[in-house]
Amino acid sequence: MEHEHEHEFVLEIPEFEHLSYEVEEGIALVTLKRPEALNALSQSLLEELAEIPELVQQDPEVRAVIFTGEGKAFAAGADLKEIAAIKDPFMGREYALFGQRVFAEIAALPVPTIAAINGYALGGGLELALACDLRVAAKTAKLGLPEVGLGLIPGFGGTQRLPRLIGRGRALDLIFTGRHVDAEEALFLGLVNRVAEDALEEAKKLAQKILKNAPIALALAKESVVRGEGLDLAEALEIEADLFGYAAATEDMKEGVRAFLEKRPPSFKGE
Ligand SMILES: C/C=C/C(=O)SCCNC(=O)CCNC(=O)[C@H](O)C(C)(C)COP(=O)(O)OP(=O)(O)OC[C@H]1O[C@@H](n2cnc3c(N)ncnc32)[C@H](O)[C@@H]1OP(=O)(O)O
Repeated sequence: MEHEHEHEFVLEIPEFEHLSYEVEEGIALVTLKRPEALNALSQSLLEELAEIPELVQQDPEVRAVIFTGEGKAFAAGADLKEIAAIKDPFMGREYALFGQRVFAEIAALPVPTIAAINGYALGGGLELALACDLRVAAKTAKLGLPEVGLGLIPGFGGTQRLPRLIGRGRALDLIFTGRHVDAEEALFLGLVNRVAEDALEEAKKLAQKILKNAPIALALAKESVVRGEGLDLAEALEIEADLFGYAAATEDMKEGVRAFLEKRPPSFKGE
C-alpha cells in the first residue's frame, strides 16, 4: 500500500490477467477471461482465482460474490493442454489437490456466492459452480462432468459436491455418462437454482434479494449448513442451536423483529 489514509481503508486489487474483479453495490463480480479457450482453468487462472477469497474477506463492503465467464462459456473445464503434461500419479494428485484447495476456499467464504452459468460449465468449470452456494443458468447453458470420456475422473471436488447436491444416483448418471445437460434438465435435477435468459442479470437480482436480509444471519446460516454437512444429525443440530444463539443476540435480530411488529421494512446494520 503506497499511502494510508487516516480513516479510510484502501484495498489494493492486484492486476489480473485471466479474470476481472469488480465490486458494485456490495456485490463482487469475478469474470473468467480466457474466452479463446472457453475459460479453461489453466494453472495461472487458478492461481488468480486463489486470490479472490482473501480479497473478498479483506473488503467489508463485499457482501456477496458472483462468478461468471466471458464469452460463450462459464468454463469448459481444466486446461487439457496442461492435463496432457501430467506424467505420474503424484503429479496428478498434486494437480487435483491444488484445484480442490482453491475451490474449498471459495466454498468456505462466509458471504453468499452465486455462479452465473452463462454457457458451458464442464468438468472443472462445473466443479467451480458446485463450490458456489447457488447456481443460475442461462437457457443456453450446458453442464456436465465429461472426465471419464478422457480417461479421467472429476478431480476438483465433483465426485463429492455433486452427489451431496443432487443425490448419488443422479450424480453417477452425469459422472458415468459424461453427458451435457441443458439448463432445463439441470433445474429439474436440482443442479441449478434458477434458469434465465441472462444468467448474470438474474444472479445479480438474486444477490440483491439475499442482501436485503441480515448479514450476520446470512453468514451464520451458511456456516450452519456447511459445518453440519460432515456431521451426524445430533451433532449438527447442536451447532445449529449454538449459531441460532449468536444470531438471536445480534442488534439486527432486535431490529428485524421490531420492524415486523411495527409493520415496516427492517434496516439492518450487520451488528
Ligand atoms: C479436474 C478437472 C478435470 C477437467 O476439467 S477435464 C476437462 C473437462 N472438459 C472438457 O472435456 C470439455 C472440453 N471442451 C469441449 O468439449 C468443447 O470445447 C466444447 C463442447 C465445450 C465446445 O466446443 P466448440 O464450440 O466446438 O469449441 P472448441 O473449438 O472445442 O473450443 C474453442 C477453443 O477452446 C479450447 N478449449 C475448449 N475446452 C478446453 C479445455 N478444457 N482445455 C483447453 N482448451 C480448451 C479448444 O481447444 C479451442 O481452442 P483452439 O481454437 O485453439 O482449437
